[in-house]
Amino acid sequence: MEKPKLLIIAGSDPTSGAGIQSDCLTAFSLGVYPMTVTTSVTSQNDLGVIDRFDLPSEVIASQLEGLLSRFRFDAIKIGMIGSVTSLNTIVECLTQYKHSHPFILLDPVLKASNAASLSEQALGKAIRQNLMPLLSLITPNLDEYEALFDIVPSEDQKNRRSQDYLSKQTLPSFENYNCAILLKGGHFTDEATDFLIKSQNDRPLKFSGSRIEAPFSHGTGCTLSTAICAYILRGESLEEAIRKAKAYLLSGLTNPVHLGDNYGAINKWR
Ligand SMILES: Nc1ncnc2c1ncn2[C@@H]1O[C@H](COP(=O)(O)OP(=O)(O)OP(=O)(O)O)[C@@H](O)[C@H]1O
Ligand SMILES: Cc1ncc(CO)c(N)n1
Repeated sequence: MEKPKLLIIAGSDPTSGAGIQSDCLTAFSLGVYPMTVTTSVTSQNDLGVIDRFDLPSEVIASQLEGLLSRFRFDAIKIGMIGSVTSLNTIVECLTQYKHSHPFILLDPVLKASNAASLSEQALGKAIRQNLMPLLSLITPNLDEYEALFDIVPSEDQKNRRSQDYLSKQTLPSFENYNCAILLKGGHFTDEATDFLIKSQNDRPLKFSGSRIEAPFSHGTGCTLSTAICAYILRGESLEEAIRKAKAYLLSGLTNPVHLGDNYGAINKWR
């Protein structure tokens, strides 16, 4: 049996709602074989993040070198990185082993709803300077987008944060990057519409999504980004992969798995 392989570089979430465990479930349910490199071990439960233990550089490098020296990956998903040191280790290894143009996606974990403690302060700047040149797609949420690209919205835009948020003032300058940006709209106040920004000259492409009353939304970013990689591996174009990944996420949000009194996860069974 042949299956496409996805390399997942991310942190561990013991609840399996986000992080490596959730990424493996997503990949598996979409017919893709996951191989993983753990950057950080976190403790989390239904109340949020308790602790974060970034793995030493040599542990991350050893996992990466073990896989990259023996297997070829057409897509790589990077999630939680944790520290600038870990980021630089990842950049070094990927640069050393980069074969002809794999699709590399970064879902930055800087300002997630419960992720205040999931990254070092300086990580955003290091992503922009050191990792972005290797990426095909970056998928920030609204806060991460503003932090990563030094975007200062007007007071009006800040208050409304609605899907007509994007304007000349809120588009990044693309001088140094070749990668596309998917601005995720989960934190807009109206629709959950996402925008694909490819360059300053192309109009952002809109991926409309009605907001549903989701009782559990932990891990939406991880699920969407891994599903995009899976659909890319299955031969879809970037636009089609995003469309299908959003549909996959929405169906899992609508029918969640109940795991505790007030906690549940996005349904990955199909
Ligand atoms: N209530 C909702 N209804 C429909 N789609 C949603 C909802 N909330 C988030 N989404 C979608 O989920 C995806 C992830 O977006 P979001 O902005 O929540 O990412 P995030 O903040 O990185 O997620 P996480 O909570 O995992 O850190 C986007 O495609 C967004 O449109
Ligand atoms: C390990 C990990 N990665 C990502 C997120 C973001 O949801 C999380 N909570 N935990």
